[in-house]
Amino acid sequence: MAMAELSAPKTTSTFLNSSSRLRLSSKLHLSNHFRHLLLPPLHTAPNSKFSCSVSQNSQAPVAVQENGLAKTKKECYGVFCLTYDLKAEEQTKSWKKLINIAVSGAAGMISNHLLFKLASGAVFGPDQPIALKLLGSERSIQALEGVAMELEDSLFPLLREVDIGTDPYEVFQDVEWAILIGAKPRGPGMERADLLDINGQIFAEQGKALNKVASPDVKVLVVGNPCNTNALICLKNAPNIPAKNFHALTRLDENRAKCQLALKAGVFYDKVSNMTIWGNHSTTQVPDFLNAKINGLPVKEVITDHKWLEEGFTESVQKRGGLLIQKWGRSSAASTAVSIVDAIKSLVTPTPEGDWFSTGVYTDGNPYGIEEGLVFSMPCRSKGDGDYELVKDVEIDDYLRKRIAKSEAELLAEKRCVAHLTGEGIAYCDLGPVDTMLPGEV
Ligand SMILES: NC(=O)C1=CN([C@@H]2O[C@H](COP(=O)(O)OP(=O)(O)OC[C@H]3O[C@@H](n4cnc5c(N)ncnc54)[C@H](OP(=O)(O)O)[C@@H]3O)[C@@H](O)[C@H]2O)C=CC1
Ligand SMILES: O=C([O-])CC(=O)C(=O)O
Repeated sequence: MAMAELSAPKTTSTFLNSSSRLRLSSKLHLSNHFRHLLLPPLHTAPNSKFSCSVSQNSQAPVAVQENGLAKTKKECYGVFCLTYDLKAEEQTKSWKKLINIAVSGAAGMISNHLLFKLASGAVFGPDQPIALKLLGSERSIQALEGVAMELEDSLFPLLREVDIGTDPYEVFQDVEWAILIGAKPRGPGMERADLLDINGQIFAEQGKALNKVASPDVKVLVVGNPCNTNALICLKNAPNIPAKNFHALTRLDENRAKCQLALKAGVFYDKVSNMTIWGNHSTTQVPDFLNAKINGLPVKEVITDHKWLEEGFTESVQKRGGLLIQKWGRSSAASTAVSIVDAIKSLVTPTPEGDWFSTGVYTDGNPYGIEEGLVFSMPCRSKGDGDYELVKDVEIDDYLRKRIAKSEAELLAEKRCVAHLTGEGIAYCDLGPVDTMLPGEV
């Protein structure tokens, strides 16, 4: 991990409130609700007051000089007093090109864990500088400034820019990754169909914005629930972006399943591999113990209590989120952030030989007979280039087939319910009383 020792220039400014510490970006269209933090360079020019040490193959962007001194802004404070020339940085050969990452719901609980992992280099690596583009709302704009201040105070060498804003058409400009977390939680007495509609509108708008302003190869990870159908809405509203680039987060379910199997088998959880979550991130999800392995052996050979696998294990994974809410009084945030890290790392690092990971992906062309046009969790592998391939030869027995069909039926019902948001006609909501729930709703 790159380390930095920062000695911030003294400021004569008396404006020490949070707004004065936020710098406006000159390269972006500005609005009252779009603010830009430009973080200090990793190495600075000899005359600057910063001294940093970073990984060997990293080279610093060039601090803008004026009369041999690093240029400062009168109204700035602390580390934000230095200006540097991003164009010069782009020309630097040995420094990886900055990547732009958007996070929505950035003032929420999951983000509060995630952003600091992203900024630390734990996700994209210790030689990958990043810019964070944080999307909030009128509700959260103050809180978002607080988040940005904490990011400043963390002195992450790899974190080069922080933008905050409320307009997805501004915040998503040129982003290469979009992690969509912000969504309305289901309140008491609220129908699931209402939730699908309210959140669906958020994801329809964000899909349109990504389509218009994001990098054409942006990778999108939808976390906000109901995440599979929200991801479907998002991709249907972004026809210029390959549908394959959209994911719904089911990695938390995979991690939960691995943990339960490890506990039962009395092994450490790194011994569990090939764990597929099939279907919806809901209580119909199917944690696949048929194809999972412990120490390279089929789970059913290691855990001979097959009744537990079919009932206890399956239900414990499906309802883990609910149990956690009972204990914690709020839904999983830290472990969700960790699972987002895992999900992204699985796309940017090669999958270990013989293994796979689970992610909710668009079903077109799948070999398992799952209805096309859904976002469905399936086993995938990656070469580490941000893309993935489905694993195509996973065995499905009658037990799995029946349960997978139930999750598929649920997703089809959700899809009918949001047809008005996917451009597929008039919505028809037939989510019945046995309609399944988010993991956290049980
Ligand atoms: N897929 C998965 O595995 C998991 C998914 N989740 C889901 O992630 C989402 C975020 O969880 P978490 O960070 O804990 O939630 P928080 O309540 O802490 O934050 C959610 C954010 O959503 C935004 N939001 C958007 N629209 C609304 C609205 N209409 N009303 C209220 N808030 C809104 C708010 O930000 P702002 O005001 O800035 O828009 C808020 O900060 C939830 O949908 C949750 O169900 C949670 C755990 C696991
Ligand atoms: O239901 C929720 O909001 C939380 C959730 O998705 C989970 O814990 O898996």
